[in-house]
Amino acid sequence: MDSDIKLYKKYGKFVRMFEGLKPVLMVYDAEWLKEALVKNFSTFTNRRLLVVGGLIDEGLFTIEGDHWKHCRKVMSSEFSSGKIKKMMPEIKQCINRFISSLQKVESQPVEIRVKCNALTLDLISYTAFGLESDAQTNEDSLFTRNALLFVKSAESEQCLMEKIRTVLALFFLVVAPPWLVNFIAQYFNIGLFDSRGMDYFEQLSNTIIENRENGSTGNDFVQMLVNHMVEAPPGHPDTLIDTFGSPWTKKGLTRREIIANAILFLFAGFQTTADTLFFVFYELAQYPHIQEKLYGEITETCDSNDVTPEQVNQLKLLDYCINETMRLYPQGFRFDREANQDITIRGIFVPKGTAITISPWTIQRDPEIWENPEEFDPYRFSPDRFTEKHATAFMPFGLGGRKCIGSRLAMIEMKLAVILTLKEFVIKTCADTPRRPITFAASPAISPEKKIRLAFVKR
Ligand code: HEM
Repeated sequence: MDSDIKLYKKYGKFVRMFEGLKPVLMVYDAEWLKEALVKNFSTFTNRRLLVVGGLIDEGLFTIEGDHWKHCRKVMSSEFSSGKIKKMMPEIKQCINRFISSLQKVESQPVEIRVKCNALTLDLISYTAFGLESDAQTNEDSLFTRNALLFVKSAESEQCLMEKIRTVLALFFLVVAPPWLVNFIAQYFNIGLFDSRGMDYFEQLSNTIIENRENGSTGNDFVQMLVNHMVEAPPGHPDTLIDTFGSPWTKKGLTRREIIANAILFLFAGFQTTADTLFFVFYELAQYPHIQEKLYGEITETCDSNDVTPEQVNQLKLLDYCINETMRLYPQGFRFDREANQDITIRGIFVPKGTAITISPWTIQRDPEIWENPEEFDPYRFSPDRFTEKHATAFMPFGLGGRKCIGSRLAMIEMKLAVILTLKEFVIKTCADTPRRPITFAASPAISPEKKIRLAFVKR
């Protein structure tokens, strides 16, 4: 993250480089990025090839072109506000379990990242798989163990063999042509994730789909995708192109695609939401006057515990606090696109095959755009201060047609979690809570170097 800032300071807004054989253009100019990724979306539809390994490679994050367009269209309808509203009772149940678990350790130092992890696992288990999990009551449950195995491997806490595989995967990703990367990854079963975690979730999804085919129903994403399930023509792979290279017409998603995306939702929605939420709690503990203002807004608008979506939408300061947290700690701190043809944008030539790398971490802390960028100042999002320039440079969920499909779900989950928690507790720092600015561990996620403990004191 800091290396991105250093590059920007040293070379300016456009930095050309090679990563192995791959030409890369690092762009720190938000206006340029908007023109490229939003206006010229058809040139920048795909991400740079990513070999995650296993079925998850067939999920929305990795697939390309028309195949991606088709799947995104089918899935987008399932992430609408209306559909998410229907999940609110289950979401509240998970958050109530979170509150109960905090009540048990009331006023004592709590390692808040661990609690938020358990909460979002519970949430994903309900919203994606329709399963009542024991993630918050049993840190050693099968679901939790496999989910942690799965995401921790991406955070590099792996066994030696897996570390070697990861290094190999990264090496091939950087130096080899795409067809070779795919071949090697499949042949040697190389991936960035622990395959045991992946296998567990593949089996779990399969069982859930079978149950749903046999008549049980649920109010979760697997069910919604099962409602769109189609058969692939026999012998044909699960893309829009058949084995002879001709397109076949399909309306929905195949079983493999449903499973790949259910697993992807777990990976894409778990740590991102948990870590944003824990940083919200951390910042509110550091700024008690903002926390009290927010508490005032919440009690004025939401008088009972049965908070409605309409009430949530009225909470402006809550919106500002979450946005400000995502500005400072964007969980997608780097993302990319690949140009599928030569293009010139605002005088910058981008040859076909170039990977455009974007660093929200740097752009959202750029002092040319944000006043006192390191400060937690939620009011910078109020309409009198938040201008077009800021809107263009604020990209915590990405940019253009390929931005995060789960942003609405994540926002409602985080908002409800903050509302229900603040109604119950005052969040305080403890003697050993690291002060701002936090230092981060060398990791592909935004992981604080030191454990962050906070105290939740009953109101
Ligand atoms: C605070 C929480 C979250 C953050 C900060 C976040 C951030 C992001 C970012 C930065 C991207 C890349 C966007 C781009 O390339 O322009 C992304 C993509 C994606 N996210 Fe999220 N995300 C969050 C929660 C979720 C949740 C809850 C889900 C699903 C349940 C989800 C599913 C996805 C998927 C499937 C993609 C790939 C979309 C595509 O390629 O069409 N995310 N997310």
